[in-house]
Amino acid sequence: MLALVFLVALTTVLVWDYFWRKRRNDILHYMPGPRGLPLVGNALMYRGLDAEQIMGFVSKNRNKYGPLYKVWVLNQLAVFSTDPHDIEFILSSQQHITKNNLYELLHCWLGTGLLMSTGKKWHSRRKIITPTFHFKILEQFVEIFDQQSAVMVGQLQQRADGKTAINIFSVVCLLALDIIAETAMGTKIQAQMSPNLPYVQAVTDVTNIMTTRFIHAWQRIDWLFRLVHPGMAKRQDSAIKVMHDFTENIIKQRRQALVSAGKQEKEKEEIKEDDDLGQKRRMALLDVLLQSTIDGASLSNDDIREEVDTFMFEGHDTTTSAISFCLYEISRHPQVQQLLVEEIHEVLGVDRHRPVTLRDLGELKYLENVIKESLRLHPPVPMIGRWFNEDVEIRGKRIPAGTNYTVGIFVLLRDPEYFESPDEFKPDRFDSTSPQTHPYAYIPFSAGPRNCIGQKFALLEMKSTISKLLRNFELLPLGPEPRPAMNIVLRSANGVHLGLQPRSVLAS
Ligand code: HEM
Repeated sequence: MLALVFLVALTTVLVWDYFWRKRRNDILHYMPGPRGLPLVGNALMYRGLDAEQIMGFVSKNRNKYGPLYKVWVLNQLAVFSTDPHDIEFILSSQQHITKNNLYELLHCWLGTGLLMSTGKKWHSRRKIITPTFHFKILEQFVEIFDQQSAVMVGQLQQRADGKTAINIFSVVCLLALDIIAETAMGTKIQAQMSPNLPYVQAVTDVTNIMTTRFIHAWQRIDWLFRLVHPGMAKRQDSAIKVMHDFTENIIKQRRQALVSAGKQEKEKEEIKEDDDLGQKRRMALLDVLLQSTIDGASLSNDDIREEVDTFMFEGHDTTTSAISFCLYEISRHPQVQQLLVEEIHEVLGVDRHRPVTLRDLGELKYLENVIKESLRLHPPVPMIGRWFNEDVEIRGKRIPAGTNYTVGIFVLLRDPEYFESPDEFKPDRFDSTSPQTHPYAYIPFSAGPRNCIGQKFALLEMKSTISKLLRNFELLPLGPEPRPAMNIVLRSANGVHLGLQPRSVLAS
């Protein structure tokens, strides 16, 4: 009897599963992809895969199935694309702006801030936040990049002995946190000087926990994660509370200051002296949000908090990865380093203490090519995704509603069809005289209306910190080679190592 009940239940589930997938499978009959099993789809392919293997795995699939293929992971349908023509169609559209389930994990920290929101909310927030990155505001941030990079140089002096291998990733992470806290919230958190402060510790804790949950797909199911790892879940919740309380406090203080000053309009244009340190007072992202209104109503503290938290996350993890891998490439390519030093010498002169300006950074053209090439080989965001809630036709190919559309940025950036000798580090391919590739083949910052709003900010921050290090140190090829791993952003399983040696004369 029991066996019969089981058989009936199993048959019912199998029939339900068949019909649940049928429409989507019928529409995608033309698309290659691995053969799936009932119920689990292709989930077994992912068995035992760790973060280090993901990139190799998706590259292998691309070679086997081509630039557009489908995969079922349990009951979720994913279509992977690495064809820049198709990607252009999706990313340039105003319609396909809803993110897929890759991002859900971040919800408890970031809410529905700019990265995660969709529809009307995303449109209105994007409109408000865009002016934050006006060059007038970025110009003020350059000073912060320079000052915080000087702190990093000071911290590294004693380790710059020409023989110690330094894991530069963790050093850069604290620098990036200091920079984003000061630019986004207008607050110095002193991460580099005091890495054990509760807020700094909380950001590090949550980023690490999210990373673990990202790798072990089942941990992304919240109730299961809480059931199996109650200790980790508790640590995550309390760290998120520390961050939320911290951000909320700052929002309250700055709102209060604006109200009591009673001169919001004046504040918008004015950059006045700071009372305590005698430094210039700058507009932070937070100030723009405090002064913004949607349909006549100002944003609530909660609304603002999710945006500030989004910037704190997007603005530090990505740049940490980008700067670290770029420094690594420079340390392994002495000729590139030599050309960089010559350019820095020419643009900034030999006085390594002279602060840099926005205009200086604009003139570091070769450095820009080096950064672009490093972002190509080591894209901090290796994949992005969209959710299709209706059927979509991409250049004659129909993709059904209920699909997670995934853009394989990492694979695309090493596609030999668009980049000659794709695994080689060749900054000259970005020289203005070199032939250009398809514009949607090079998308480390994504593209279209939902591209990275912080792209200019990130490039300036990178130029500023990398040039600062090169003005002070020679980068040496010391330590183990990195083992790239996809952990929400691109990291390295064993850190990113290099050696430093004081640069006595900044000359060729
Ligand atoms: C090298 C560093 C960076 C890289 C490679 C990068 C890359 C990206 C990519 C690929 C996206 C698109 C994500 C998607 O479609 O799901 C994105 C979005 C975003 N980035 Fe960045 N990012 C970087 C730095 C920054 C910085 C410094 C900030 C803030 C200061 C920032 C803020 C954002 C925000 C808020 C979004 C969401 C934009 C929207 O959906 O409207 N990013 N970034």
